[in-house]
Amino acid sequence: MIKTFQRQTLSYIFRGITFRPRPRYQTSAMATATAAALAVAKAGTTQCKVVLATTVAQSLLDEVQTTLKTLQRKPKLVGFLANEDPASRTYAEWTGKSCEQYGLDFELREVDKDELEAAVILANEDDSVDGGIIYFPIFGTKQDQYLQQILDVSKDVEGLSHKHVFNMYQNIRFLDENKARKSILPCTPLAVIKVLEYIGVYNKIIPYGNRLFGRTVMVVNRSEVVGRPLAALLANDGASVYSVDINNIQHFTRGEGVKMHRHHAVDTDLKVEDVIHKCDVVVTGVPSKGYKFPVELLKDGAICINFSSEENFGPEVMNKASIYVPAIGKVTIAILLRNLVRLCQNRELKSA
Ligand SMILES: NC(=O)C1=CN([C@@H]2O[C@H](COP(=O)(O)OP(=O)(O)OC[C@H]3O[C@@H](n4cnc5c(N)ncnc54)[C@H](O)[C@@H]3O)[C@@H](O)[C@H]2O)C=CC1
Ligand SMILES: Nc1nc(=O)c2c([nH]1)NC[C@@H]1CN(c3ccc(C(=O)N[C@@H](CCC(=O)O)C(=O)O)cc3)C=[N+]21
Repeated sequence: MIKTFQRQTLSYIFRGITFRPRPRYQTSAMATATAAALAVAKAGTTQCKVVLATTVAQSLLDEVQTTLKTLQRKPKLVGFLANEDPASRTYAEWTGKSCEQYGLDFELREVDKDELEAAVILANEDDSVDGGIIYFPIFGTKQDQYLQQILDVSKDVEGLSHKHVFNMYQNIRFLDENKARKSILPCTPLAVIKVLEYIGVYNKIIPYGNRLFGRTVMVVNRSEVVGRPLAALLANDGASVYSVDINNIQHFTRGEGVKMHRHHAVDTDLKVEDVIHKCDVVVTGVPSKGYKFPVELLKDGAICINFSSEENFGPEVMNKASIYVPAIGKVTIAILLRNLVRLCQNRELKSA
């Protein structure tokens, strides 16, 4: 049954899997934003420090290289591109470049939306594939959540399958009782955390697991893939988190004195202007060109991080912020590669 199915699907799944050149209209808004921020910093008219994703990514990529040397074979990642989203293509292109640079195999499989499920099943059964990533959105409906669960948990580099998501929300860090195989965390939320560690928002004096105790963070985005997991992870580490979406603000904490084992979230009637003065860090991920965060409300010396493909902070952010991180994509990709080698480690531990 499977064999017939494979023969039928193979022919139309594996067609021209090469990168198309990036259309002109996509020329990188974020690259322009970053260049502008760097120019302002260089002009010396601001005390704001601009931190670049490449700088943060470096130590993660070094770690990937070290782990790679201990693996039995070269890992292979497969990307499934079934949408017309320019940000997805950019992400796939950057992933391909990074894999090449660091000696990992990357194959982009471009398929139609209705072929995606079959393509993912094929990769699940293929021992030469170590990890997979499906670029979202596909249908932009609940069907996307279904597709997310098709990818085998042992190949899920983004940590979006139910077991990983469950462990993340429950604050469980390993897949097994022996605590040998690490659970996979979603790439962009973890990238934001690595940025926060790098710039010293995580307080190393405090024990691991509580290092954000005393910090207040605003996250403007509550999607299931980035904003909500990010708010939960930050609260699990002890922060007080205001999670903002188009409808309301939720407050994520581990209770007074971080006494609870994991976060809990409550709906509030608060508005951004009610809480922004308390926020040490503001993380934005609004996917629209027209949106700009109200910089004038920021606490003086706040830390501002943008993960959206759009520029959510105007250049005036440099007059208020102590640290500005205009984009984090490169860190996301470093985490993706780190997750891939983790999956390979987990596989080797399981078969040992
Ligand atoms: N740099 C990276 O590593 C990554 C970047 N992205 C980018 O992040 C952005 C968001 O992606 P997703 O979370 O997948 O999008 P999404 O469309 O699923 O979610 C957007 C979120 O923003 C909120 N939102 C929209 N307008 C708002 C407003 N005016 N005020 C407050 N909240 C508002 C929505 O309520 C929702 O929670 C996109 O630009 C995407 O390309 C996504 C994943 C990784
Ligand atoms: N399953 C899934 N996971 C994702 O994480 C996901 C997705 N689907 N669909 C699309 C969005 C978009 N996204 C980006 C990640 C990095 C860059 C990136 O590397 N940006 C460069 C800039 C690129 C440029 O200069 O244009 C940077 O931030 O430095 C861009 C976009 C991930 N997404």
